[in-house]
Amino acid sequence: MKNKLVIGTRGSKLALWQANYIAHRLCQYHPGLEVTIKHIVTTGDKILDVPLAKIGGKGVFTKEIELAMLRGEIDLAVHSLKDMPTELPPGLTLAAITEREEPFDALISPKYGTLDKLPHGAKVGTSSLRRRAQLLNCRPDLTVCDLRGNVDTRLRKLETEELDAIVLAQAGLKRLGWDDRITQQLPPDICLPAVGQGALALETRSDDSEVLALVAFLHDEDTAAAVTAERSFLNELEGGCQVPIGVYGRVENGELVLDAAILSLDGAAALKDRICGAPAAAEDLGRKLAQHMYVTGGREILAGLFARPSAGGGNNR
Ligand SMILES: NCc1[nH]cc(CCC(=O)O)c1CC(=O)O
Repeated sequence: MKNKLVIGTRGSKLALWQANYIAHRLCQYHPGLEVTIKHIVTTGDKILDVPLAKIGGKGVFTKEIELAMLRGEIDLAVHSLKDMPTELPPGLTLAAITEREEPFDALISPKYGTLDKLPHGAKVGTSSLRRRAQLLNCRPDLTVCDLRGNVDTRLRKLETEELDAIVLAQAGLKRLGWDDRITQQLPPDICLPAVGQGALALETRSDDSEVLALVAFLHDEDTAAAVTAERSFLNELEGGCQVPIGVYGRVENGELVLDAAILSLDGAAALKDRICGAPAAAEDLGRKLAQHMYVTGGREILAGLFARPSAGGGNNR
């Protein structure tokens, strides 16, 4: 069995927290295992002033890490699952999906607190098309402003760019110790999360049976079933990257429940639906819900999005 393992990660504070967390869990579980962490700069880290939708979509936060793994420079990659494309490069596999942290988004508005208390036309920062559309769906009067950068940068911009509120994932805020800043958790009936939000994905070479065995204890079945359904849903709708889609799966009393929303960019059109079934059928359930929503109005909403490619300017998640 291996006694040394190299984890590759982006260098952002959140990515490092996540890699260190996994390193810590591994060392605790396998005494004697030596884990080192290697920082890798990704395209998404290099290009900070361009909206993600314009960099060219898939895998901007994962590609360089995956190449390092295929070259054998690292053994394991720790990613936020929501930043991973739904299809992996040949030769790589998801070795484990960790138990999900809070999957929802949070509003931070020191001045007003909650979404319904924001004044007419208030400025809310987010670069995610999904968050933008859902915010506008319940508050069409809001002014949604672009907000990129890592979690700390976005918190700073709340003040420096005189925003009335920003929206971030609860999971990231919690990991970095900023959850005391949250003034409202956005419930799923207001804002469905991104595919995989809150879960960590451990990626390795498909043929590396040693690493697969070492990380197996970190795998969480219920989270895996939930995110498998979510990823299958997104994948069926064309692996859609720059689309305002929210989706939330969870296992409740042994049953998988999957909620999804497809929205127009301005949030005026919002199609919501739900499917339930056996966790073992996760992939099938995601695909079925996507197919059903496609023929019950989703097709028209998606056609509207692709007809206006320049209307975007954010990332999907
Ligand atoms: N897109 C960046 C990103 N990737 C993962 C998280 C949060 C942590 C998670 O979802 O696990 C964030 C920050 C955010 O969206 O607020």
